[in-house]
Amino acid sequence: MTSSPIIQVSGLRKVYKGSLKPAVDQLSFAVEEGEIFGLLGPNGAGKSTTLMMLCGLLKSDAGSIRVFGLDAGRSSNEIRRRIGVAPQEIALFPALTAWENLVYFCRMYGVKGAAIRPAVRGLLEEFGLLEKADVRVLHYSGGMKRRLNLIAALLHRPGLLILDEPTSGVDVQSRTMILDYMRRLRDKGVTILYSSHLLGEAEQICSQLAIIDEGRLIAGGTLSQMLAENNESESLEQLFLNLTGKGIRD
Ligand SMILES: Nc1ncnc2c1ncn2[C@@H]1O[C@H](COP(=O)(O)OP(=O)(O)OP(=O)(O)O)[C@@H](O)[C@H]1O
Repeated sequence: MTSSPIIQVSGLRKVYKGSLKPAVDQLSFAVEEGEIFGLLGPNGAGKSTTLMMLCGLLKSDAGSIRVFGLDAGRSSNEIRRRIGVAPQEIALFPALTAWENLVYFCRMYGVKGAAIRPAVRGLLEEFGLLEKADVRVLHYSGGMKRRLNLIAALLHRPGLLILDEPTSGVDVQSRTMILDYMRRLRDKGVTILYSSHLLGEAEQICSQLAIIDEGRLIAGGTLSQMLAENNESESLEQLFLNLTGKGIRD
């Protein structure tokens, strides 16, 4: 017997108020347990809109989303408790220290009492930020903020992580640390859905990929499946350009 996917998206559609064109349209894909699934697409393709609907932060206009087998429309609170979300825009309080930020996120995610200190301390240590725990986030570098943004999503040890461009704007050292951590989580059975512009990175860590453009799925599967279906392409970057074109996007 095969297990059902952790995320099942079917016929998803979203049109923003005042917009004539859907941001997401007829989008369907499934994410299996324990895999790193990469959602790729050019600027404005609909990646963040899709991830926000999955997290219950945005309502869809049509289609269905099931997460852990639960309907995202009806069980959004329960789903939110069981997932960790690191948004594209850094979601931290700049005037608070890293420690204070993480205590806040612990409470938000239901980590309470004596469990707070080891959760915060352990993750700060793993991400090389323990010595800077009492520094206000406004003094953090881009890479440090990105790592802290990710820690905030991990405090309650979620079984599913949704990461919107988790390595955006960081140096090679922070990127390597974040990607290694993602691999280690995957090896422990955590499922990760992530979006990125960095095709080389996605190629390295994802077992499944979906390329979307103008809100629609234009290719999906493993990299070798997608390359086999598009025999003019020899790499993910070539395939991506062949499918999405070379025109500049807004
Ligand atoms: N709040 C909003 N109101 C109106 N239109 C929006 C809003 N947010 C996004 N859009 C539009 O919806 C489309 C999809 O945007 P979205 O941010 O989901 O794309 P993306 O793939 O995440 O892009 P990027 O890679 O640049 O982050 C774009 O045309 C964008 O301009």
